[in-house]
This record gives sequence, structure tokens and C-alpha cells, in this order.
Amino acid sequence: MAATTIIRARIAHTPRDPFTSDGALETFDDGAVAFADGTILATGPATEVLRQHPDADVLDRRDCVLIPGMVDTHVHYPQIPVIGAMGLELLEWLALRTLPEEAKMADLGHATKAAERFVRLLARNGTTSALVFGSHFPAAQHALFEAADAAGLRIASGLVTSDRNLRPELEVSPETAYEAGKALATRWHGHGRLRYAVTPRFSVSATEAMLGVSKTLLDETPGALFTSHVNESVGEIDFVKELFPHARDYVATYEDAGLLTSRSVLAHNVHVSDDELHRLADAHTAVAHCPSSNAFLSSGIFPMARHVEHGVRFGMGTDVGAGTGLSMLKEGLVAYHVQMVREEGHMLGPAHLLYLATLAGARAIGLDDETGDLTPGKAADLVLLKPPPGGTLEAVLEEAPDWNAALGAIFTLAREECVEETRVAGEPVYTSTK
Ligand SMILES: Nc1nc2[nH]cnc2c(=O)[nH]1
Ligand SMILES: [Zn+2]
Repeated sequence: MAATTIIRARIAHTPRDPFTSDGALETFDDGAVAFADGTILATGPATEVLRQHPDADVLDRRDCVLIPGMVDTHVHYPQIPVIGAMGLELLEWLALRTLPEEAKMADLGHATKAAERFVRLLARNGTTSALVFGSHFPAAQHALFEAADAAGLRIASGLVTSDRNLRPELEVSPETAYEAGKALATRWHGHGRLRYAVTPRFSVSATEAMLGVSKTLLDETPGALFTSHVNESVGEIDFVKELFPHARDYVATYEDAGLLTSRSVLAHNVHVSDDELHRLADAHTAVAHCPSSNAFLSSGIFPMARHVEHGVRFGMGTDVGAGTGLSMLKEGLVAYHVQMVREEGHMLGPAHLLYLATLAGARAIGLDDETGDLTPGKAADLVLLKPPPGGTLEAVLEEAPDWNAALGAIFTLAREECVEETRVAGEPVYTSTK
């Protein structure tokens, strides 16, 4: 029997959905998580957990706040260098800044460096699971899987495929896309903590033939995810209407190809009709809400209340590089800002933000049996947060009257400099060297 470890800290998690149930936020001022073999045995008041596991190795981290490992449901591995490219809307931003950057991934040395840096920075930001939009180049995509495997993160990703309206060096035939995707899925799907995600870039750059081979590969890869973009910008939607004159709407371009499934995750879904929401809910398809990206590209404001009302699952994604960084804590703050300025917005509180950054994302990408909160039986995926001494967050937390205030301050002020340690299945994948 493996040794039991206990981490003692201030603890917060959301084992239930605050959009549909009260009391979703569970906190412990002097709490403890006990785990062995990477699985949580107990979470609760330290006195109780210590008494239940008297022989455990105890790590006293009462200087930290412990939350579940965070889940980024939509983030582009090649796009870290694009962060902060201002003044452009989606299609121009792609053409002028993003696609030229992604074309550099043809160079395997460049791609390998980008892959290793990307997974290191995910862990440094407290992200333990992610659905990662990959690269158009098979060798670069292989490099991401290698780096993710070495880092120990729970990553689903796949070859990004397109056969039109992009850049010649990023376009391939559907047959080539299928063969390369099949080889990568065979090599990596189900390997360690990795899963394959079938990833045509979006319907602007994927013909019906490309969407068709995507469906074939999805059906041949049990447990694989499907991910792409939908309803992000008005210009994109107009273009899709032209390209798919017979499709009822943008969602239908994936639906008609059989790609609307319970393993599908579509990013953005900002300009969505109620009819599309009904069909997404019926298909149990999830949405990746990317607040900082939608604001940064002036794409629009996510209709969160309508997704909740229609029962469409959604997690949160940083959508780096249109998104403004890899911190899911910052992403939560932007989600809050945006919903507060929206007319029929959803009044969000810290519990909603913690849920969106953890369990909602795990549910969106099909990992909620394994991660997303600190319930016994789940993996010990966790993050220790500690405000830099003498800084603003430390001052706010010293005066915080309750957990709502403390958690609100953490989403408002904590970023990667506050991540002390990130663990997956109980093992550190990042430790601050400060
Ligand atoms: N935000 C965003 N939307 C996209 N739609 C197609 N590709 C992209 C991308 O790289 N970023
Ligand atoms: Zn994206």
C-alpha cells in the first residue's frame, strides 16, 4: 500500500454546479486533502483528516489556498507568441498574425521548443487538464504529445486540419489529413494521460469532405474528442453561410457531418440562435467559453444565461493567443466583467468562477470522473496558491471577512506568480522556485 500524503491548507472547491444548485462552494479554513497512489482518500477539516490517516506524511501548507487543478477547455499550443496582437478582428487577426506564426511549426526544432514551453507554462498557471488546439504539422503535433506526456498533464489534442481559405502550407487534402490524424491517434490516444481530439480548424477552412474524414476518424477512435470553432464572429458566420449555402446555420455544418456528439467541444458560440442551442443541448455537445479572446478580438459577448437556460454544458478556455494569457484565474475575472456589463447577464460570484475554472471544464471535456474537484475517489489534481509577500493580494486576503471575499480577490488579483505548486495525481508538475 503506497504511503498516504496529507496536504494541510485553506481549501476551496466546487463539487456541485452553482448555476443549478445552492451550496456549491465547499471551503475549509484549516483543511486537508489526503491522497495515496494519486487518488484522493479524504478532503475536509484538518483535525478529522489527520485523525483518519495518522501515518500519513503531512505537508503543512497553511500559508496557501488549495484549489482543484484547473481545466482549460480551449487553448492553441502554437500561439503563445501571438498573445497581445491588438487592433484586429478574427479573420484579419488570423491572416496577418496567427497563421504566419503557425506556419513556423513546420520547423521541428521550433515546434519542439514551443511544445515544451507551452506545457511548462500550463502547469505554471495551475492548469492540470486541457483540450489543446494543436498544429497543422504532424511532427509538431507529435512533439506536443511527447512534451505533454513528459510533463504529466491531462491533455487532449489533435492534428489541426484544413483544405481551403487558410494558407497553402497549412492546407492538405482530406485523405492526407485522415492518414496523418489516424497515425497520431493510434500512437497517442489513451497513452498515459493523453487523448486524441479530431480537430478540423473551423468550417471556413474545412470542406464537407474534410469534415467527413473527421467524422470517420472520430468514429474509429473510441473515447476521442471532437473540437473546433463555431459562431465566434459575425464576419466568420457570414463567410460560413456563403460556403455552406444548404446548411441551416453554422452549427449545422458540423451537425450535418455527424460531428455534433457528446464528445464534441465547440469554442466560442457567441452569436448563437436559440434553435442552435436546443440542438447543442440535445446532442450533449459542450461549449468552450473564451471570455478574454471574445473581448480582445471584439467578437462579442457570450450569452451565458441562454446557455444555462438551454442546458448547454460549457467550460472556460483561455484561447491563447487571441486570449490574453494562460491563467484560468484571469479568465474567470474576464468572464465576470463581461457578464456584468451584459444586459440580461448572469450575476456571477466566486463560486461560479471556481466552478467554471475547474469542474465545468472537466465536465465539458469528459474528465469529470477523474478530476475537477476534491471529492474522494478523484485524482489528486490540485494547485497551491500563495500571494507574493508584501503584495496587494496578500493585503486583501488578510482583511477578507469570508471565503466569498477571499475567492473573489483571488480571481481578481492572482495570476501565475501566485502559483506555488501544481500537482497531477498527487505528483508535482510545477513547483515555484521563488
Ligand atoms: N480565436 C480563434 N478563432 C479561430 N477560428 C479559427 N482559428 C482560430 C484561432 O486560431 N483562434
Ligand atoms: Zn481557438
